[in-house]
Amino acid sequence: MTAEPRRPRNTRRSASRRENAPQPADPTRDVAFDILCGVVEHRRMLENSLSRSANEHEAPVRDRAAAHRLAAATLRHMGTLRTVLEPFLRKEPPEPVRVALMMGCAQLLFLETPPHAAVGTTVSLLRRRKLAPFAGLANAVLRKVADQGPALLEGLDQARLNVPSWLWSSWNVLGKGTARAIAEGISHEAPLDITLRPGAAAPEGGVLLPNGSIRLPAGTRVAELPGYEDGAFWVQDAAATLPARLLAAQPGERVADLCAAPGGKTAQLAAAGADVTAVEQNAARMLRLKENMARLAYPVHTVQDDATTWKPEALFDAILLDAPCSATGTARRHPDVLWVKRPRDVTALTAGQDQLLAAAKSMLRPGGRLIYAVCSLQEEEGPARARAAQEMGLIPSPFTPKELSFLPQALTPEGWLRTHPGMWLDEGSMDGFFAARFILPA
Ligand SMILES: C[S@@+](CC[C@H](N)C(=O)[O-])C[C@H]1O[C@@H](n2cnc3c(N)ncnc32)[C@H](O)[C@@H]1O
Repeated sequence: MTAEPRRPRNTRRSASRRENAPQPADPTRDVAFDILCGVVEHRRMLENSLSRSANEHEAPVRDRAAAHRLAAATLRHMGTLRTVLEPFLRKEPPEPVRVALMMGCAQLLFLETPPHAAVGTTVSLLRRRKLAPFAGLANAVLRKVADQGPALLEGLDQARLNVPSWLWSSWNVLGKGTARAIAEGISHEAPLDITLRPGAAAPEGGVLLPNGSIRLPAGTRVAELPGYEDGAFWVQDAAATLPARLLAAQPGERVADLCAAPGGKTAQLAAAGADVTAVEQNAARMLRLKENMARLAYPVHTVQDDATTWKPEALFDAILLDAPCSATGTARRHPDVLWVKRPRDVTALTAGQDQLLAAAKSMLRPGGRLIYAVCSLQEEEGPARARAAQEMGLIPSPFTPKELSFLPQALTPEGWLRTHPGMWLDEGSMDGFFAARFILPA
């Protein structure tokens, strides 16, 4: 019996059938992919593209949160992921393909996603996004990554790889070894810190920090905590509580909170019994501040206006100016900051900070006090602005060791506050803040 010759398989046709086959919906990875491409290709902050992408993919709330977590994990390890993938790529792939590979790789190496799921969903994602010609490459590369696993990370200086060079150099200006400590602090998902309303009880599982904040594990859903709806607390990183605390607002004092939304510091000032005016330019953010104050039942005056031009009817006893900045101090919550901001963005922001400082000075009564604060780690936005404030005629009023007895390492020789994510490493770190206090001469 002569064997029938085997019909050659039309491999090209079967591949194209596979490529055209409907791919399973996966809103989590679709949204994560979109927002990561926004960061990598267009330097767009995650939050700025999350809603649009989530609506496009009809992603339920749970998928939005999962997408944000996946994208954030990829960004937190981006330098490592690029380095790990390098030897497996003979040619530079288009950037969106690299993004999909990094997402897949992050799931394999850092998120404990089962290999078949990490590989399969990446291949499927590429097919859904008209990148099917790269599906084979993704399959091969990610399988190799899955096979070799954590061994691929051995010997890598991950801290250094995951921070752009310009930021690394600028953070070392804060002190020898500080850049490495900061990189360590931002390498994990941030816990959830809350500030309790005076007299309110801490939610179960919360840990009391030396500054009085309550710390809950990363991933805690704040709106589901008992007491949230009743205004028992508000969300605020431990470091973010310090500027308002150091203003030491007194009951009945007229205090302005300039650049106030979403209102964490406004709430602190109101809790101290001050007569607070919160000034915020952005309408959507002002709405959030008003909702927060309503939930907390703090009666504050709100002004939606540009603080550089707004004129109050009467001068203030004290002012908190939490100026818009590069926000590099918030990289553990917003790792996109690392890859979106550029040195020139920092330079551009300083002009606005000086305008706000001059405006704040004009709103202060003689003898009144001002705190200038930024959630930036950059010299230009912190110490350099404090020096600019002095040149404007504001008199420094240094913070004292007693005021910062619970965090002595944050007191600089000049009497400024400097926190960074390399502090409280064993407790889960903290955001980076700079603050300086001044008095307007009488
Ligand atoms: C760092 S955030 C403030 C955070 C806030 N202090 C808190 O603790 O919740 C800076 C805020 O300043 C606002 N902003 C920026 N420029 C402003 C201006 N010229 N006048 C008033 N608000 C401004 C931004 O919309 C943003 O909400």
